[in-house]
Amino acid sequence: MQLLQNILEGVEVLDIKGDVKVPIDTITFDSRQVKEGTAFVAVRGVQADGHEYIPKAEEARASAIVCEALPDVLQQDIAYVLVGDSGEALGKMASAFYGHPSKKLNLVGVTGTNGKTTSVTLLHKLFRELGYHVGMISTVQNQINENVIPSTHTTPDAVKLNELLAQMVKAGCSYCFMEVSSHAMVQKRVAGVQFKGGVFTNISHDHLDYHKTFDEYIKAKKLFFDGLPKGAFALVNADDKRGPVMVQNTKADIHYYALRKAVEFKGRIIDNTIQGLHMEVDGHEIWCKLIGAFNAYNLLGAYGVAVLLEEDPVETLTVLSSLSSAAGRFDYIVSDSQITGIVDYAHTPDALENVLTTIQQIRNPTQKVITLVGCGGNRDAAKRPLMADIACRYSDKVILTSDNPRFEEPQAILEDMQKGVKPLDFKKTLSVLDRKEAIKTACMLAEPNDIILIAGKGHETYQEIKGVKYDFDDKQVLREMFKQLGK
Ligand SMILES: CC(=O)N[C@H]1[C@@H](OP(=O)(O)OP(=O)(O)OC[C@H]2O[C@@H](n3ccc(=O)[nH]c3=O)[C@H](O)[C@@H]2O)O[C@H](CO)[C@@H](O)[C@@H]1O[C@H](C)C(=O)N[C@@H](C)C(=O)N[C@H](CCC(=O)O)C(=O)O
Ligand SMILES: Nc1ncnc2c1ncn2[C@@H]1O[C@H](COP(=O)(O)OP(=O)(O)OP(=O)(O)O)[C@@H](O)[C@H]1O
Ligand SMILES: N[C@H](CCC[C@H](N)C(=O)O)C(=O)O
Ligand SMILES: [Mg+2]
Repeated sequence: MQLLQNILEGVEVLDIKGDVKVPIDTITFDSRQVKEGTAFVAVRGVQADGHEYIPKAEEARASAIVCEALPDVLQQDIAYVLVGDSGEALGKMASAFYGHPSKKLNLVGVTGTNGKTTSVTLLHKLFRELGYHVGMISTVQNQINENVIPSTHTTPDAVKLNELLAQMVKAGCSYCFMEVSSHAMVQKRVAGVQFKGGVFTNISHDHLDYHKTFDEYIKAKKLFFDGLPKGAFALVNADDKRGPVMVQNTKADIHYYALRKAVEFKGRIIDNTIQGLHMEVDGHEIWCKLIGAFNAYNLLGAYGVAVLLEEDPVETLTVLSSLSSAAGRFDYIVSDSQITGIVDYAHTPDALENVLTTIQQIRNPTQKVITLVGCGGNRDAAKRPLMADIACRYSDKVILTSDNPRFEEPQAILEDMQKGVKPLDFKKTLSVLDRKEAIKTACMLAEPNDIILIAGKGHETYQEIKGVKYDFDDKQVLREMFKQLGK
């Protein structure tokens, strides 16, 4: 329980009507969660405007209402707080309500189109091995040490986020590694959160359904670095051409990592095989279990973070060399007839190209590559033809299928993908709408020693169709099919 005036600390308040000393026991941005003692923050969203739900919050006897426009008629026993930006206010209020947990942790945020989950997972495992209590916030799952808390978003909303951070503080964590998505930046989910450091992995085509243009998408990611405080670190992939832009207005200390440039944290790939990566990092040779050049970046970024957090470089590299990747990231099984089935979360053109070029590098010339890929519904449609084209460019056979159609027609998504297939590639491309059937087809087409890539859903254990999440696990289905077909 807190007084309204205490949780408004740091919020730019334009006007207050009512009692600022009213006790508050919950904060929410959803009118359906309001009861007496709740502060309801009206946020303008994509589908709806929270301000339209103020009457509902009043009916449910909210104790305070925070908004960007006051209602015409005010209720006597409710405190109304007028602010310029409700999203920003929500973040700051949530931080104050939970006792500013981010200030009690060394919190490092990772942003970029690809590699966030892999990076925070590596960092979580690394700092656990180094003997610390550690939290993690990621697309796959949130964690407090080994305790798993299911995740619904890459970056949770401000209330959930601060609640999680407070639980980490309570559990004695001294570090937390979290993903910061571009949606989170635009929606101010991390407003009021204090970071010790930030990492930029890379930026490429994604989420243009939401951000509309690539420039806006870049700006959303850059906002994270603009907000880092003095004394924090910003660790940037210098091989990505947008790296310098990200940090041009940051107050944080800038550091770079790269495989292709001579910078502070410098790595080089010596060998890249199905057994893992052989690399040189800052003059030390290491063998890592992770596969693919893109993972050399993730490893190097994690190494840079640890060194910036004053860990011993050699000890850090020793632990990193023993770590495996996050679930559903280049996750593979080998069947009885030596068919390699790889499940990977590549759901952007860049990620798909990276995974497929890695497969090209590590396969032997007799192995055929069969790629199965779909694209999500109600998400960036411009990715669809590009991903189909990339699949064709690097594979001997391509099966186009469904991902999470959400509220779109699966057939229409498939047709968008088919538009990217060049006439010369028609004969190597099949379309099988049902994902399970598609996986079965891939297994039927595979001969001993071939490689099957199942892209797009990685760790996901469901398929989302018209608002319902049906059980579906690529790796499990693949295993089942190998068995059923005697492969
Ligand atoms: C597009 C998007 O990001 N939407 C997020 C957003 O919802 P919204 O803007 O659509 O909200 P809305 O439905 O318009 O409602 C506006 C406001 O009215 C309120 N409301 C609404 C109805 C009602 O009866 N009463 C009420 O008070 C809502 O609580 C909300 O505050 O704010 C919600 C609360 O924080 C999020 O749950 C929701 O995530 C949706 C489910 C989602 O799918 N988001 C994805 C795209 C996402 O965030 N992805 C990123 C990156 C993924 C990655 O690449 O890794 C992520 O961080 O997960
Ligand atoms: N550093 C990287 N550069 C490019 N591609 C990568 C990188 N790391 C991973 N990938 C590819 O991108 C996919 C997603 O990786 P990961 O889950 O780590 O990224 P993410 O940024 O967390 O994605 P999301 O935004 O969906 O949460 C992987 O399955 C792999 O195909
Ligand atoms: N977390 C990301 C990736 C989704 C991956 C893919 N399986 C899809 O459903 O589009 C998003 O919400 O855009
Ligand atoms: Mg992620």
